Amino acid sequence: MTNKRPTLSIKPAAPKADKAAPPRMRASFEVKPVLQPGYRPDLKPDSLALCLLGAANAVAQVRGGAALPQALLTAFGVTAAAPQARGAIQDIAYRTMRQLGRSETLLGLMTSKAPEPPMLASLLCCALTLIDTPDGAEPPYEVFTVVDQAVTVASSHPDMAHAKGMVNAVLRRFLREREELLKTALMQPVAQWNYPQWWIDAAKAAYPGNWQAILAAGNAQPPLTLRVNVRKTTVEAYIQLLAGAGMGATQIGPSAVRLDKALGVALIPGFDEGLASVQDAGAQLAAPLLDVQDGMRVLDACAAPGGKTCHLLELAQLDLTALDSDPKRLERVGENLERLGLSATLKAFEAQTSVWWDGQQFDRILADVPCTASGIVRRHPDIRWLRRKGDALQLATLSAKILDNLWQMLRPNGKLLFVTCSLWPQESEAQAAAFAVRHNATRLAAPGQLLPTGTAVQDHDGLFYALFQKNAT
Ligand SMILES: C[S@@+](CC[C@H](N)C(=O)[O-])C[C@H]1O[C@@H](n2cnc3c(N)ncnc32)[C@H](O)[C@@H]1O
Repeated sequence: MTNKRPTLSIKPAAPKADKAAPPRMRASFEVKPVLQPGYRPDLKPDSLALCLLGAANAVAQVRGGAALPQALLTAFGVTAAAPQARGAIQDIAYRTMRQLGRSETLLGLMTSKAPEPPMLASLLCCALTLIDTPDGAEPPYEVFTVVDQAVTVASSHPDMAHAKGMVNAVLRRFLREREELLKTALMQPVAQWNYPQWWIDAAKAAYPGNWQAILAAGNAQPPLTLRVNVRKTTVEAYIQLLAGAGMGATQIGPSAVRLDKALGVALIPGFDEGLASVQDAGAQLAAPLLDVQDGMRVLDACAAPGGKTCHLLELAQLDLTALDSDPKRLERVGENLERLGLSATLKAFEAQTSVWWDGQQFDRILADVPCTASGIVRRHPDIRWLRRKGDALQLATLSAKILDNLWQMLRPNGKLLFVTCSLWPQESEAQAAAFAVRHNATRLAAPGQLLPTGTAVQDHDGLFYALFQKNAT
């Protein structure tokens, strides 16, 4: 982070061209400004301009390959944003992710070449998202304020000051020619659906009858769903507690309660005391499927951040090992266990290896394997822009190794639950079918592929469940 004015890097003149070489078209030296994405302009701390800058910084990082939550942390640092501004930055960045196909297509129609540097394109996409609300929805900010504040951002930043006129012209052109521009843009599937073309093609191939509903569900705002800790309270009593705090809620699963309005965890009644945890209603199906009983030896093989680990321990007194390859993420399992007053043995190892195993078999194994996370895009709208077409196959190869390794650790008649939060069959049903054949495993009743949905009574992410039993002989 720096407040310094821009610096210039001067490349030395190229050696004299010999007669045969084509003539150089540039001057004898090249002057290129050194980009300063971390530059902190002097913007008012409570201004929309500061929030647009933060969001643009985060969106540009995602376009460079960073995950949005990490990108936002960097953007908060770059802007020195106060908590309220952080909320607005996050909101603008998430909205922009959900509408990026549309905004980038519009930008392509209004510019002759990609705006440089990438943060300029991201600033324009963030501003377009705020003034181009689909289906006649009320814009979150007054549109001309957005234009004015986007121009303020560009003028105040050394990487974008050259383009302040362009920012103004593009945004005003959109407001003038909105109908025509949208008509042309929305002919492109990427603009219509806000997913990369390969993702749209993959959804069509896997779900020819309902791919549109699946893509639309991934663009919806996710609800805040809680898992009530049945060790400490009941769903009815907890809903009453919420009502007493003026919060409306609906039961949408055996222990799942959806809040009418999302809020920060600090404001969730009884959260610190462990009465409830944040967990999608679909993810809450995992622990009950494993049918755990007191005293069982259980392995949660890809455990972090520990949502399913904690749910298992809420259902029975278990000797549970929580394994994850990422020690940092494993720390979050520890934090969640502590808040809920539960305990487990935590091990940071890869589940496709056995070095961490003491040779004693488990009664139950949960294998919530790494996957493309294509079923949870409504919560993580950046995922669609980060994944590549070949990722599903690559991750399926790793998870096959994990499943094969874990099978030897399961006792005869024991159960292994294979879970993914993917929509792609090669990671889910095809994987489960091949696994059953390889190991002559019995498949027990389980939901299979759950598609993402958001109705009054059913509201969950896209997940896949296959339950296997090991034959005794
Ligand atoms: C889908 S998440 C698990 C979510 C978790 N079960 C829950 O409900 O909170 C997958 C986890 O697998 C971990 N992981 C990735 N590769 C792994 C490997 N080779 N061995 C073990 N864990 C791995 C990731 O760090 C990640 O935490």
